[in-house]
Parts: sequence; structure tokens; C-alpha cells
Amino acid sequence: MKITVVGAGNVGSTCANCIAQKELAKELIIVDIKDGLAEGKGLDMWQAAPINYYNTKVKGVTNDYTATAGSEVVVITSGLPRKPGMSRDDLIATNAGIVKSVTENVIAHSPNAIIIIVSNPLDVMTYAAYLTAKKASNKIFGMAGVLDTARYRAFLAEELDVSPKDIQALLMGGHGDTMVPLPRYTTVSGIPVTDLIDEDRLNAIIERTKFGGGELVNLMGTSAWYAPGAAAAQMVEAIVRDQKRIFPVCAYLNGEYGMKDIYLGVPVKLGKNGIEEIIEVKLNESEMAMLKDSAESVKSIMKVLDDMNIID
Ligand SMILES: NC(=O)C1=CN([C@@H]2O[C@H](COP(=O)(O)OP(=O)(O)OC[C@H]3O[C@@H](n4cnc5c(N)ncnc54)[C@H](O)[C@@H]3O)[C@@H](O)[C@H]2O)C=CC1
Ligand SMILES: O=C([O-])CC(=O)C(=O)O
Repeated sequence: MKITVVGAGNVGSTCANCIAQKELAKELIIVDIKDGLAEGKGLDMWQAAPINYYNTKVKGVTNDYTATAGSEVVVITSGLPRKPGMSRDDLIATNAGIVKSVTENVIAHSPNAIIIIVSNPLDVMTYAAYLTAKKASNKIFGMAGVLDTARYRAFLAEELDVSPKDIQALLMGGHGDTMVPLPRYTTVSGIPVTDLIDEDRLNAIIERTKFGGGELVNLMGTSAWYAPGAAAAQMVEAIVRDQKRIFPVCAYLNGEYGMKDIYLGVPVKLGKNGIEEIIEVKLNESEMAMLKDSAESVKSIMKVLDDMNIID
């Protein structure tokens, strides 16, 4: 198994480190455009192998996609992160070009790879990569829901003073402020969360989750990486170990939830074939209205991508 992570910055190197520590690959290639950065991170991770006991051979390269040839899974994290005062959507002008050129290089050397996009604005960058790669949509999708759900679960665990392991939750929609956490599909070891927490506290946690990325940007001056890197690696694990995990994933919709030709966060089954099923949960009227609202916001950024005229 050969895996590539593009982008040796905060998220890419964290993701690569998780992949190595989980021994998901025999060979792990990290690519960055900045001279020496990926080589350095790769060497540092390889030198951690005798300490952390993994066999995954990690190697970094500067923009050399021949080294990535034949990768079975590729994670694309290249692109600018936002700074305080910016929205994820503000990144489109720079990141669309980066995602396009990286996807072309990835596809040229690993035509059969399953590709996971992480770069922001996530839903539209995933769509841009899909249009560029021209591959089946079950093999190209984005990471956001695993992270957003993890934030929601972490906040709930803290509030309820229980283990984060016992919180199960679902969150749908775009990776922006219109994301849709679903309390009706949130339980603590099977107990409905609404039985355990009053409505006001739950609503406060939902609001904090929606702006969870921004909270970290304001604290650090750049965006998060530990949870995002771990989230992308968990998706890689589900694929390479054919785990059939059910995760919220930014997936291409072709009629599901009454929507077409859009990438949006929905629950899917992830296994060796990538997205093996999109699960259509029953949403009530207000949940569906929030999902549609989130889709409208993603569509408005798709229009910006379209107007940029950079993808055939
Ligand atoms: N989907 C999600 O939930 C999340 C998405 N992100 C996004 O992930 C992206 C990366 O974030 P960070 O790692 O924090 O940024 P970073 O600035 O630490 O790293 C980005 C790396 O991409 C590299 N890069 C730029 N152009 C490239 C190209 N053409 N080819 C190869 N490498 C290239 C840069 O040299 C840099 O090392 C951002 O767009 C950020 O908004 C971040 C967190 C969560
Ligand atoms: O907030 C950002 O810009 C990065 C990101 O997507 C997240 O951490 O959720």
C-alpha cells in the first residue's frame, strides 16, 4: 500500500504522522512545493519510527510527482489556511488553482487513487478536484464532517462529563457556518442526548460547533491541524482497512436528499472502494430546510469557482 499526502504544512504533516503511526501504508510520500519542507518532515517522521514502532517508510519530495506514482490513496491538503477575519470562502481565489494543478499531477501518476480533499473552501475545492480528475465520484470526496462531528462530540463530552468515546453524532451540510448538527441523531451510548442536556445548553454547543474552526483561527492566528489531520487519517484508515465505517463525508450528490451536481456533507459508508453507499437518513422539515440552506451557501461559492473559469 502506497499513500501520498500533498501539502507538508500543519494539516498535511499531522495527517501523515497519524498514517505512519497507524501503519496504514508500506510507503508514505509527502509532497510540498516549498523546497526541502516535505523532505525534512518525512525524514523527521522516519526517525520517529524506531521510537513509535512503525514500519511505514516515510519520504518527502519537493513537487516530484513521479515519487507518488501508483499511490492507492492520496490526501490533498495543499493551499492557504485562513487568518483571523477571513472566512474559508475567501481562500477560493488562491486555493482553486492549487487544488486544480495538484489534482492534475496526482491523476497523471496515480490514475486509480482514491482522493480525499482537505483544502478550503472544502465543498467547492472537492468539486473542483472532481471536475479536474474526471473520475467516479465514489473515489473523490472531502474531509469535513469527521472533524466537525468530532468537535461537536468533544464539546458534548465536556459538558456531560463523559468519555468522548461514548458520544455518537451526525452532522450534515457544507463545511461552513451553515453546517447542520443533528441532535435527533446524537446519542450517548444510545441514550438520546436530548434526555441528558437542556435545550439551551445543547443549542449553545451546536453554535460553538458551527464556528469551531473560527474559534481556533482566532486563538492561533491560523487554522487547526491536530483534529483535521487525525480526521483525514481516520478516513484513510477506513479505506485501507476496508472498515465500512459510517462517517459524514463531503460527497457528490446525484439525487440523494433531492439534490444534484453538488458536493455536500452526508453520511456515507467508507471502505476499500471509497464511498460504498450514501445513506439517506430521514430528515424532518426543519432539518431539511437547514440542509437546503447550507447547499445554497455552497452553491454560491460554486458560482465563484465557475466565474473564475479555470476548470474545463
Ligand atoms: N477540511 C477541513 O476540515 C480543514 C481544512 N483545512 C484547510 O487545509 C489547508 C491546509 O491547511 P494548513 O496545513 O494549516 O496550511 P499550511 O500553510 O500549514 O500548509 C499548506 C501547505 O501547502 C503547500 N502548498 C501550497 N501550494 C502547493 C502546491 N501547489 N503543491 C504542493 N504543496 C503546496 C504549502 O507550501 C504549505 O506547506 C487550508 O486550505 C486549510 O483551510 C484546514 C483544517 C481543516
Ligand atoms: O477553520 C478553518 O479555516 C479550517 C477548517 O476548516 C477547520 O478547522 O474547520
